[in-house]
Amino acid sequence: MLDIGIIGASGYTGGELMRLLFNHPQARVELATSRKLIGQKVSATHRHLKDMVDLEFENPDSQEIKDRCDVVFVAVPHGTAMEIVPKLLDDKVKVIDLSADYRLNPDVFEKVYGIKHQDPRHVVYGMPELHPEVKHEKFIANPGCFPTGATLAAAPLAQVSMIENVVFDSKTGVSGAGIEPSQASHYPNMAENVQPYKLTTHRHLAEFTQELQRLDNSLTRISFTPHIIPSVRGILTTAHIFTKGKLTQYDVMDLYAEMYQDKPFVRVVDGIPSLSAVRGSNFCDIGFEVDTRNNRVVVISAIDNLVKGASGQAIQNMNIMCGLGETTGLWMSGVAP
Ligand SMILES: NC(=O)C1=CN([C@@H]2O[C@H](COP(=O)(O)OP(=O)(O)OC[C@H]3O[C@@H](n4cnc5c(N)ncnc54)[C@H](OP(=O)(O)O)[C@@H]3O)[C@@H](O)[C@H]2O)C=CC1
Ligand SMILES: CC(=O)N[C@@H](CCC(=O)OP(=O)(O)O)C(=O)O
Repeated sequence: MLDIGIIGASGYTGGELMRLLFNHPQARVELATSRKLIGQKVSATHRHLKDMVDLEFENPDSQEIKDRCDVVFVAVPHGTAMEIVPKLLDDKVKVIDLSADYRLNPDVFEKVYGIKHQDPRHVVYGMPELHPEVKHEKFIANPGCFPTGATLAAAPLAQVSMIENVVFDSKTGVSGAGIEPSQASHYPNMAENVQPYKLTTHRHLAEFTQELQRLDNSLTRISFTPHIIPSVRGILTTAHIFTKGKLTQYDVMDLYAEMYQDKPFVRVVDGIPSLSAVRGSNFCDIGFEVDTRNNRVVVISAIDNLVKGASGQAIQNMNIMCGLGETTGLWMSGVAP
């Protein structure tokens, strides 16, 4: 049985880690940290965990965390994980960081985030479908939520260098913004509305670019615009992929089926993916239609931002890093309808 520590357990991804780990047969949550809720019951904040997680929040020092845990998930805001992670790394403990701090080359990180990196190092990007080397690592950087759905949507066409230009248009649920309320999450602003934001400059563009250029280093035309929709969970991404030549529906199906044939959490679906079909699950559903007149493939991906976009993918990585079956504790459907 693996003893798990969660740093930042009072937040949304921390709560989701505990919900998912409750059903994991080979892991138990040993400690859940919070700075401001020390001594309070975890289930008073995460009410869905009542009678399932019998822990109180605590805030031990890093030596105690390492002594008590085999695996530590760091689920704190970007810019703060880099202060916590270096103190946790040693030969015994495996660390999975859910923040953006270690996903990019440190030089790129500093430019995109405008923060001086306190712990610059190269870390494997924890998207198991594209990075099988996760299995040899003791520390990995878990991907961002938008980059998960978007990268998986375009990877099969990038891998064969067929992309001339790709435009990602994503719709996200509000939980992507974390537990702290903001203008964007304020009910009158969010309900019955769609809020586009950071139209051309979202920080996740650097992550798609890094991952898609690993597959095709000539690909430079990558654009992204996110929108918040009045939904709690889920990201639906429409990728308009303009290709270098004509492709048929069969060509594209072959590429996607081949790339994802042994990837249990990517389902290539007939028709259009649905957020409801993945909500609560670790699946990324992908569907597409070829627009032959314009040499365009419209690819749709759907994920739950808190599961495949964060905590579920983090547990998938833990399973692989710890030599467990990749789907252990995660093999469950979405909650449709
Ligand atoms: N929400 C999402 O869909 C996704 C989030 N992520 C990333 O995962 C990380 C966690 O996200 P999420 O759970 O949504 O965030 P939340 O804001 O919901 O929770 C983060 C928690 O971290 C704790 N915290 C904040 N600052 C610090 C600090 N300086 N030191 C230690 N603990 C701190 C807070 O707990 P307390 O104040 O109680 O100590 C807070 O509850 C972020 O980096 C986020 O960008 C990644 C993919 C998807
Ligand atoms: C709705 C919303 O605000 N979403 C967040 C993305 C959340 C996320 O998961 O990104 P990181 O892990 O890189 O922080 C945003 O647009 O910044």
